[in-house]
Amino acid sequence: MSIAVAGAGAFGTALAVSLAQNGPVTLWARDAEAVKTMSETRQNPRLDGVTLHENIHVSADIETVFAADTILLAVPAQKLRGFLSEHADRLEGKSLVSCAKGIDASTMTGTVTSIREVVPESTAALLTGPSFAADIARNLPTALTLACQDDEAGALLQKQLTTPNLRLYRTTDTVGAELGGSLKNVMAIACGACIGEGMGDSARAALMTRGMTEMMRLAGALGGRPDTMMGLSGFGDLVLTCTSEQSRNYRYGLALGRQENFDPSITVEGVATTHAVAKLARARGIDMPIVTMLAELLEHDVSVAEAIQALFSRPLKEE
Ligand SMILES: NC(=O)C1=CN([C@@H]2O[C@H](COP(=O)(O)OP(=O)(O)OC[C@H]3O[C@@H](n4cnc5c(N)ncnc54)[C@H](OP(=O)(O)O)[C@@H]3O)[C@@H](O)[C@H]2O)C=CC1
Ligand SMILES: O=C(CO)COP(=O)(O)O
Repeated sequence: MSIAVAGAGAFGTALAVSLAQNGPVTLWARDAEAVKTMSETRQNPRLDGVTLHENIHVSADIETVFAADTILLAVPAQKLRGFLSEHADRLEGKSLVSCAKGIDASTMTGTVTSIREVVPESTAALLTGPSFAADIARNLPTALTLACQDDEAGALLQKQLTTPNLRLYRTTDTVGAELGGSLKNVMAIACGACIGEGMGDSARAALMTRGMTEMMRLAGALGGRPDTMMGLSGFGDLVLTCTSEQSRNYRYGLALGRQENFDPSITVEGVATTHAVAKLARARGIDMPIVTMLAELLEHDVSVAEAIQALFSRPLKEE
């Protein structure tokens, strides 16, 4: 069973580095110039100080992706549906594993749902959970969730994608897993803003905990299992991303709270997902005050202090 990774950003490259311990891997990028540099230097500027294993074949030829049985889709969530649509015919019959964390803002679907809708004749799966690309690429131990509705296919993927430093757990709850990975980015921006504004660690813990309640509520309303949120794809990634400055979403929030600029070329999945989830929650009548308030904050309708004040002024209720 051959493997290709589509998208040679930080995460795609890190996954290729880890999978190369098991055997050959194709790493595809659309930018031929970047591929030439990676092939010659065996480095990717998006992943400082990491050497590309000799088992990695870097290519700008999309045919090398279609030649694989299992394709890891490591492009940003807002780009995934476009990539799938462009190549739908050639992706039929493949195992397609989304590695992206986000809700598509135009269709309000998670990434597994997008795969299923755009390439129905494929096996749709998701690899998600607490894992910084730099940690994986440095061969540090990482535990992830492999979500696939078809448990037999999921078990095969679990085996194929486990490496000496990637331990994969399995679930059939793709809805819960994709929501966990998407919403933890939203909560990380909120927590970054809270710390950046100087609200303190206690306020962050409150946001994380009440954020988890919103995540469980949404998962239940959309047909996922709320308890999936207690696993690696929910709680695990929430803790990592809301507390570490390695996280781009958290750093984006910090900049927001400190009223500093943030480099717009950096991938921050949580922004588009905040707007998508706020819209979804409104349309479905799901109570998600943190997400709603963050959407207003990102629109510059309220300040961080006003957002926290508004959350604290809500009617008192049972936990
Ligand atoms: N970095 C991390 O630690 C982790 C990231 N993830 C998730 O992985 C996903 C990717 O993130 P990451 O790798 O960090 O992001 P990066 O910004 O490092 O890289 C994104 C990559 O996607 C490529 N890309 C963008 N649009 C397209 C397109 N339309 N067609 C083909 N390729 C495209 C970019 O190519 P180009 O350079 O040509 O624009 C780039 O190589 C995100 O959803 C993120 O949440 C998950 C876990 C950890
Ligand atoms: O998803 C991640 C860790 O699990 C990476 O988080 P950021 O995209 O915020 O850097």
